[in-house]
Amino acid sequence: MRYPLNVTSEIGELKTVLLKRPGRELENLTPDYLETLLFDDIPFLPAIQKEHDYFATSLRNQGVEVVYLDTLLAESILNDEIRLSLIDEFLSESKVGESSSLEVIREFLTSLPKDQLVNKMMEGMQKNELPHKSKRHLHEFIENQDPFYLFPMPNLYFTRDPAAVIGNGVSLNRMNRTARGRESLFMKYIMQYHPRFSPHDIPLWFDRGGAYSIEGGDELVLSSEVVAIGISARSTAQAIENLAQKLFAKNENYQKVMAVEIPKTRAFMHLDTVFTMVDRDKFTVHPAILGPGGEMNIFILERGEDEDLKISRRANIVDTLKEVLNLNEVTLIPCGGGDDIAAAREQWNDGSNTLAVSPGVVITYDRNYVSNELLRSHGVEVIEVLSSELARGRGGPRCMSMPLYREDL
Ligand SMILES: NC(=O)NCCC[C@H](N)C(=O)O
Repeated sequence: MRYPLNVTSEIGELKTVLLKRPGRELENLTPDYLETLLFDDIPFLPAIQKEHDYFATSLRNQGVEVVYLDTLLAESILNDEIRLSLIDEFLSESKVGESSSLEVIREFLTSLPKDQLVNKMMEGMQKNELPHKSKRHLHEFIENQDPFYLFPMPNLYFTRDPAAVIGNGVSLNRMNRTARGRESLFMKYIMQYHPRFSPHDIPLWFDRGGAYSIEGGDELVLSSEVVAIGISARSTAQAIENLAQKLFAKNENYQKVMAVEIPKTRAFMHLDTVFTMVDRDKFTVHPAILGPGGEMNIFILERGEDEDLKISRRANIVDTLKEVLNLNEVTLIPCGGGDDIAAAREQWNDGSNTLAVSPGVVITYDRNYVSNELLRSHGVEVIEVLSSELARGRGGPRCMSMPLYREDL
């Protein structure tokens, strides 16, 4: 059986990718919960599904195998023991505290066939879904209380963030925001129990149980030797150091982790919202992350003496990329062509967030016409996908995809 994971670059020919089709979890978004649930507007479900299907078809047209999160999770529930342990971990992480409601919800979830169980966990559970007679707590009778027992998981279609394949292993991420905390639990069960993965001894470069957060939008596999990781609003310096230590200890190919500090703002939540790799020597960048002379805070982590890491500082992204990737030239392609307004507008709608399907061939949102034309003028082949509703969740094609297998360069 072929080993199921291989990602040694951002641009090697994409063979298998994990997606999540937006579902009824988006119908549980209301204006009061948009900020908590990390959305800027409520997408129209049939339209966002149509756009997502278009994205999946564009990938298949490039010869990519598309697998879906909910299908893999349902296929991982192989017996009652796995079902019960998934339900218990999920409920505990959902913070369903009141004991009697907890028992009723647990029984209800346990009674569902596996595909419905998976959907219910993902779409959330409103309080009014439980039979009236099972209400035992005062707050359950009060109409204007929090309407959910189980909060919906509308960010699931951003499969990039809860886990990332690096080389032959996985970073199973501890999410920074409560709204996304449970997402990596699903990936844990898939890696542990799905027949596609469970027969293999898959190394974990990061485990979700720790105190420090890291998210896949910050994890960029630049080569078979170098990983770039954003120090961002979502990923902490401590988590990056932990990951580097495990990666260096267990995978002799990896030599360097390049930690790149970016501003901690909503628009730039992850490194991949402002910087992606499109070809061996070409990268998109949002100009606003560069200082006046192009400077940045970059740190190179390498194996040091004994268990320690050697950490050294760099200030220029182009020079650092040339150094770590052994390149003579590196081209940065500015989002929005460098025009202040176009750059801000297109970055907000994920103009720097490209998904490479092979070197120099990328999928982007159609709305970012300035950035797309600029990519083409640099010799990059651009495959545009629909983006009116998908963009409302603040993520682009890279955010919406978790590569499981890419050919080596
Ligand atoms: N890699 C990414 O930048 N993912 C986009 C995540 C968007 C989601 N609404 C979030 O705020 O986490």
